[in-house]
Amino acid sequence: MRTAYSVETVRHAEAQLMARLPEGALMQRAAAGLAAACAGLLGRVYGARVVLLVGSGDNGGDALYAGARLARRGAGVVAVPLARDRVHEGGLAALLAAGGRVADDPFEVLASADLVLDGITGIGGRGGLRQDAVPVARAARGSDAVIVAVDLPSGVEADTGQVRGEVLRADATVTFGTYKPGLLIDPAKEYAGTVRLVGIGLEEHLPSVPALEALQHADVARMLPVPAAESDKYRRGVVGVVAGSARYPGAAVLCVAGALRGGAGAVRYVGPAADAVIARFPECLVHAGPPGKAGRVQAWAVGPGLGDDAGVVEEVLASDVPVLIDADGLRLLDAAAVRDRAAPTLLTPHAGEAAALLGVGREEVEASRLDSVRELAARFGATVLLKGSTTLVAAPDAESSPVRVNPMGSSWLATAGSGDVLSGLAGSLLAAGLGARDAGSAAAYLHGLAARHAAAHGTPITALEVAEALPAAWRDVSAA
Ligand SMILES: NC(=O)C1=CN([C@@H]2O[C@H](COP(=O)(O)OP(=O)(O)OC[C@H]3O[C@@H](n4cnc5c(N)ncnc54)[C@H](O)[C@@H]3O)[C@@H](O)[C@H]2O)[C@@H](O)CC1
Ligand SMILES: Nc1ncnc2c1ncn2[C@@H]1O[C@H](COP(=O)(O)OP(=O)(O)O)[C@@H](O)[C@H]1O
Ligand SMILES: [K+]
Repeated sequence: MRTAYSVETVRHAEAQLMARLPEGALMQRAAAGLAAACAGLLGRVYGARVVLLVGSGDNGGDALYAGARLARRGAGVVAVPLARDRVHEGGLAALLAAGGRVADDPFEVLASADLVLDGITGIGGRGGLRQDAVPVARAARGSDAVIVAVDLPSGVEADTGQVRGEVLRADATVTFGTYKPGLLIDPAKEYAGTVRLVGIGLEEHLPSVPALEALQHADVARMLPVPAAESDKYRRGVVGVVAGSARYPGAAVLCVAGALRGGAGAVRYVGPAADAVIARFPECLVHAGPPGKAGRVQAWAVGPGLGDDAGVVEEVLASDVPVLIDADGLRLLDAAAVRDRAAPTLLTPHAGEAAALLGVGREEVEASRLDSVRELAARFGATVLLKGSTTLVAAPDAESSPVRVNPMGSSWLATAGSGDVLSGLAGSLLAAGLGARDAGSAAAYLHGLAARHAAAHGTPITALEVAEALPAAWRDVSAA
């Protein structure tokens, strides 16, 4: 599990750690890790041309001390202080003592740099880059240099992943002590490049519940259901799929395709697209009547391609088993019925659907994914999986359940019907006994990994191919 902590928590942990260390020791640890990472990127340090963009805080201090280390190894290091009267003094003295210098003309040195260290702002930055930093940042980006962000790309919001103005896009980010949410969530994540975490001893001072967590193979492997020796299809769980309509029969087929690969012992399809489902998947049980008459299930997935049948959504919500609501189901649901449920509910909106549920514009959700998913989970008293370039899963008990961010995506997933596969898959995991947060985040992970398999040759993929690649994803994860 990778974890991210808020700025407030990081500062608190830093204060505790600093109280036990000699003055400046923490910054030296950060600078040492940063210099080592830069050396790795440069290959050959001796003779390399390194430019430091130095803001007025400790982020600039890190850059200066790292620059001093590179200068001692023979790099030509030049500092560009953004506010001449407010530069980390110790850092500047160290750089000058190591043979570095301050630039006369920032644009001239940037034009021929091999590597630029962005130490303009870290966790102390607010809003996008200030106007005076913008021309220098643009010149850096316009050069051929590798850009390495110190702790965070300057200009992003560390706690939320929002971008409120100009940001200096990095090729790599070296972050200290812990990931920050902004390094894992779009749009900020897009500016970070490859992220490397450098330990500075902060770990033991961080609380057990982070702000954000990202699953890895082994975490997902622990969640995946494996049938016991005496298991049967009912004990493994039956998932009911309520999807598709005369107009959208394909959504039913895709949702069932995901559900069949999600670990439930049986998939029961309920709705008007039974013929299309059976033609493709003879192993699926089908029922044309209402969900309540379809037979027992351990979880429902309702909504993809449903059209306007609000009655079935109401009926499923009235059941006492876990329910996943997607697509049309999100439009048709009664919010009070969701809030009143005793069994878990998992909502899986994309940004447009989330915006409609919140009564805001789609852009607002895309710009502030973390706040949006938290707000939805709180409002509906449900677990919410917000889909898109960064998929987030938030549970209603925010204090004890950090938001999960899915690290395993592929932009090839932006193809019609792939969301239907995801909801079937997550519904199947719910039926197999996973909690809503685990079912949603494990499903997003497998779905993203399956998409990477399907798109391995760099070609466009279809939603059905994503479903067909789920066993390969499951295998990868289980092998971990
Ligand atoms: N506190 C610690 O113990 C450690 C801190 N470290 C470094 O210190 C950083 C935090 O340092 P600070 O708290 O001094 O804050 P920063 O250096 O991140 O930024 C604050 C400074 O940037 C200016 N600023 C704010 N918003 C700006 C904007 N939009 N455009 C341009 N300038 C802006 C402010 O006037 C302020 O002087 C971390 O990100 C990390 O790099 C590391 O050395 C590890 C140890
Ligand atoms: N740019 C992107 N990068 C990664 N994944 C994406 C991107 N855009 C969409 N996705 C994923 O693709 C799926 C699309 O689902 P959805 O929007 O419901 O489409 P549909 O309704 O056509 O099935 C979701 O799993 C979503 O997270
Ligand atoms: K920075």
